[in-house]
Amino acid sequence: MNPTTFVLFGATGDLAKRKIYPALYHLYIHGKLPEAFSVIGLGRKEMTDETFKAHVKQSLYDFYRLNVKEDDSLQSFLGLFGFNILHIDDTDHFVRLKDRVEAWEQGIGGTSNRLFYLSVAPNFFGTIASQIENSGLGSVTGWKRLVIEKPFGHDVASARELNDQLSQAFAEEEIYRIDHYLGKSMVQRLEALKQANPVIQALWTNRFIANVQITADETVGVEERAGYYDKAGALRDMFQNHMMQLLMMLTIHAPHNMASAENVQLKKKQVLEALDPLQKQDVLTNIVRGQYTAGSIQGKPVPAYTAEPGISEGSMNDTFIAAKLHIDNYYWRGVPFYIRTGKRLASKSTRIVIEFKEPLTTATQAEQATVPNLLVIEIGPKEGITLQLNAKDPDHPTGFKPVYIDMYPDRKEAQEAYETLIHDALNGDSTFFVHWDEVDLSWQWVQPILEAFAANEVPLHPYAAGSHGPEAAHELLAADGFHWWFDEEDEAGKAASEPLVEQVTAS
Ligand SMILES: NC(=O)C1=CN([C@@H]2O[C@H](COP(=O)(O)OP(=O)(O)OC[C@H]3O[C@@H](n4cnc5c(N)ncnc54)[C@H](OP(=O)(O)O)[C@@H]3O)[C@@H](O)[C@H]2O)C=CC1
Ligand SMILES: O=C1O[C@H](COP(=O)(O)O)[C@@H](O)[C@H](O)[C@H]1O
Repeated sequence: MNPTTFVLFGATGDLAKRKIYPALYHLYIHGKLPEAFSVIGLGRKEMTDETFKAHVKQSLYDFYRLNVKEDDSLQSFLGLFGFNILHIDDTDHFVRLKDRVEAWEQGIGGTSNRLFYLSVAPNFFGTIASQIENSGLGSVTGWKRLVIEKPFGHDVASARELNDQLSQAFAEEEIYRIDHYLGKSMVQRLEALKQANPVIQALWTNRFIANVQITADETVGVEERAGYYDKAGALRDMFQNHMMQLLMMLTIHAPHNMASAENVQLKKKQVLEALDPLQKQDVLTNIVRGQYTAGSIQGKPVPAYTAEPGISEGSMNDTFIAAKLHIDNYYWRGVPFYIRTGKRLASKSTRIVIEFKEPLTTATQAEQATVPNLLVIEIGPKEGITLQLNAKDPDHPTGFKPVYIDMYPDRKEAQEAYETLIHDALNGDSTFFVHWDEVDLSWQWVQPILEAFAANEVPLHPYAAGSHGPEAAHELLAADGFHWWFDEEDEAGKAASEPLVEQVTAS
């Protein structure tokens, strides 16, 4: 990789210390950063290069997922870092920044790429992009790239406005929009799961699939982000981005050449274009919004959302959303997709469950007690893929019992998404970044829900913290003759079953 300067706006902030420095450190000690590499951190706080290095070092001790090695590599890693004070509105600060970047580039022969990482509030994106352009920072001898964090707008109009601002300084192929769910390894393996297994590939259609459930349940509440979350809610915070991305990654029928970012992004866009648009009246029947009341999480009492510090009095914000969607294309027509995400739920679990159609008649089923075949893809916090099948029960000659093929029986902790995504951005691989078309189309789909929520046309269902969410979310599936498959049920089923099939361990 050619020499590269990593210009980090928001270097004194939360995301930088929790995710970006640990990820850079991981890449460094694994030899995955360019040989000539420097990080210039930016913020308003009065920091020197030395205090900044100490800040970075502390963040590694606090947040790196593995042990920090106390050796020369740590010192040489910290040697990559420098700090400039920068106020986003101050043009002189950008000129000073440019001088510093150029001085470093001169020292290594004059050529360098520049990666601008905006770890700041999105309302600064437009100003930063034009300051980069006007100061000449954007004139590079190598490539320039812009990495930005979510949220990308708060509705269709604001997202478009933001994109117009960025487009004045950066071309679409230079913009890397992070959705950290795309950096999760199980999400990245979804396509391989289909392509490497003709059995699964063949079943991946409405002929065999009864319904699909995509879940991102969390046990945490709003934590220290009340100001942001009380305006965003689950719909903007998780649904419009992470959940829609999971839906796309699951349902694309991508060409064999996964290496092409353009192909993947095109297929994802086609999924969004095929989504049945929501009419205003559909919001009431297809969308459930909820808000947690007081309850307990892992035995500890927790307050109601409205009693959390920083939440506005009588807030009607959604901390839970469940939705039913349909993709109107050849493969998925008629298959309901149920999506749910929320805070303060019974367990932390991001998973996809594909429920296959029942082959037997209802009478035979009742008599023989089969369960539906399920493909369960656990994305986090632990990773796994399990296929639930029916086997003849030797103890009950007329009956069946569920058995499981477990592809990742060791249930490893998921890898850190930021390590993968920062590495990809440095390498110019945008496969697992979000194209503008996806942002625009997903906001378009969500817009009627935003409007219905704002006008309070949809009930706000309470649910107790620590529960499985509001009753209405269960009714959403019950109306179609289904129910949510939660983690505990699978576990209970597994405990009761004996392994029938040899376990397959994938690396
Ligand atoms: N934290 C998280 O877990 C996640 C964050 N994000 C996104 O990442 C971005 C950053 O979030 P986070 O780190 O939590 O935010 P913080 O509030 O912790 O940090 C904001 C950063 O912006 C800098 N800043 C604020 N105002 C100015 C200004 N006028 N001029 C220059 N710098 C300024 C601050 O520096 P200083 O105070 O020194 O001025 C600070 O470094 C946001 O877009 C957020 O939505 C996305 C996913 C998760
Ligand atoms: O982007 C966000 O994601 C986290 C959940 O991420 P996960 O990797 O732990 O599943 C969520 O808590 C946060 O509110 C949201 O902004």
